[in-house]
Amino acid sequence: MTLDGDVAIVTIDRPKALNALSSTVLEAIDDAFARIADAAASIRGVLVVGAGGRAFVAGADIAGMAGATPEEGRRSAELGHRVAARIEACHAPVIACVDGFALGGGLELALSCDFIYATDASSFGQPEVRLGLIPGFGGTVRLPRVVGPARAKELIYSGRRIGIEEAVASGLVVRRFADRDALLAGARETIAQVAQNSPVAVANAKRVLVGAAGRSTDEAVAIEIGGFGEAFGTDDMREGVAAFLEKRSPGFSR
Ligand SMILES: CCCCCCCCCCCCC/C=C/C(=O)SCCNC(=O)CCNC(=O)[C@H](O)C(C)(C)COP(=O)(O)OP(=O)(O)OC[C@H]1O[C@@H](n2cnc3c(N)ncnc32)[C@H](O)[C@@H]1OP(=O)(O)O
Repeated sequence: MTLDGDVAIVTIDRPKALNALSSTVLEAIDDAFARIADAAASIRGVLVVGAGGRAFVAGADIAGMAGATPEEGRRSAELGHRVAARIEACHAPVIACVDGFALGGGLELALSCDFIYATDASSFGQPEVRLGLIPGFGGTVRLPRVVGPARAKELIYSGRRIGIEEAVASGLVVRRFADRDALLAGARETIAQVAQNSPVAVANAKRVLVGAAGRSTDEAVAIEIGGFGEAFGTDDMREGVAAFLEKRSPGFSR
């Protein structure tokens, strides 16, 4: 994890295995986000990227699964879910910057981020069924929320890979870019826009959006009402309203 101003960059750096997620890699991602939480006041956004230029993450570590017992499989999935929960609990927006393969646990890692930006060279899939597995890092939970239950079922049952055109059309990818440099510049531009807003309000909005995901309408509405009420108790809300009425730029908390 490196810091570039108020942007944290988490790089999955195991290019010889197309950044496959071993338990060690997952624990390192968890540690990176724990450090980001400790430095929350100085970080306005997080980019998650894959090293090597061919893959974001090509999945969980298949070599590491050979001979694993059901209990070991359950434990590795639990580890994957702990990492996803840590990412969703991050105070700042987390952008999955995909350049290349995002498959299996790699797509699930991207789905635990707030949204996905990707290059034209990227491809996405949940090919677990080709290994006799199923998604185990949240794919059956988060993919339907993004692309809809029917398309999620088709992708998970077929295990097929989709390219950038279909990924954008399905809503899986929010913005596409010609290459990695444009992708990272675009992601930084988004974080710069976020950084102009109240950090308290952005964190509040993320907490409400994540907390309401998958809930019934009544439960989700109650979570939103709670978050909206909390906003009225913040200095940033008082500053934001005052700045508008005084026709000046707000000076939000850091
Ligand atoms: C009990 C212990 C578990 C340990 C893991 C813990 C973490 C788990 C968290 C919970 C997650 C559970 C749910 C998720 C499950 C999965 O993700 S299953 C895996 C899904 N992914 C795939 O099936 C993709 C596999 N890869 C490929 O199909 C191809 O590599 C490719 C992406 C299409 C690229 O093909 P090609 O360009 O021909 O390159 P290759 O030669 O195949 O690959 C280059 C080298 O990278 C290695 N590699 C690629 N993917 C993985 C992988 N997922 N795991 C391990 N290694 C991988 C590949 O073997 C090559 O290595 P070398 O042969 O040494 O060069």
